[in-house]
Amino acid sequence: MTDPAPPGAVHARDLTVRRGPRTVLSGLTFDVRPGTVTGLLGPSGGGKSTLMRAVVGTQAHVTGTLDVLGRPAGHPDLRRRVGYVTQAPSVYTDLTPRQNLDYFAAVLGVRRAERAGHVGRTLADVDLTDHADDLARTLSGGQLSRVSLAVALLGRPELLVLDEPTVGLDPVLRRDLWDLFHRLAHEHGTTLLISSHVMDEADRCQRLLLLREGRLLADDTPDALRTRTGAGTVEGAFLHLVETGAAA
Ligand SMILES: Nc1ncnc2c1ncn2[C@@H]1O[C@H](COP(=O)(O)OP(=O)(O)OP(=O)(O)O)[C@@H](O)[C@H]1O
Repeated sequence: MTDPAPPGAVHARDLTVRRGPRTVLSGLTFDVRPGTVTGLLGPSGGGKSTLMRAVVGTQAHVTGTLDVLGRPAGHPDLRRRVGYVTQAPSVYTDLTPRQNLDYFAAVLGVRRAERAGHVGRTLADVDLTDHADDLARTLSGGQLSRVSLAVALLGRPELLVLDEPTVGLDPVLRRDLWDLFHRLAHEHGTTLLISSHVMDEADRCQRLLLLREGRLLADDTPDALRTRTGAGTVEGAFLHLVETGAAA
């Protein structure tokens, strides 16, 4: 007997979010497959951060269905299973990256004997070994955001939600981070939902959710999007979909 298909890592049906008098997400229906790298793309203000907050359970006024790893978004059981990195780095700037990670590893219950090794490997994953013992307040913006990412990686979350993780990074670091994201998906089965307003990052994703003005324009692979619209690039496909007013 074959096992039933695993539930979507994220399962949204008619997901709507109102903020004040405005509807900022309108009836979104999509699934994010487990163990994949899904890009959430679209112009600034389109609702990417709002959707990510809904997925991690910190957004108010969410209606419709939103299940995460088989539980309603925000369920207490998900606290350790979902990692979330916001655009604003959330680290203690009067500690070093190593001290930050050691502290958060202790909070997560990593045993003292294993902590130093686990912290060292996580710092290496985000390419911060050389700055591990510098005070965080002396780090660049890109370095600080990688400390935040490392904190989220510590607990080996099954779903990692990353809000614009590559903003402000040079091309080499951007490439290295995307390599890390794919390693997490392939080697650990981690599901990654990554937002970006940079369309040229689309090809690094296995699947794309294109969001504009709170509506889902497309839910497809980069190749399928280009083929479907006859565009040479995902940016071209996006513009085509905007112009034709196509619904996902
Ligand atoms: N507190 C709020 N009250 C009402 N509307 C809000 C509030 N915060 C944000 N919005 C609106 O919700 C919409 C979606 O915002 P959101 O931050 O999710 O977009 P985004 O795609 O993540 O943009 P960016 O890439 O600039 O972060 C925007 O039009 C914004 O003006």
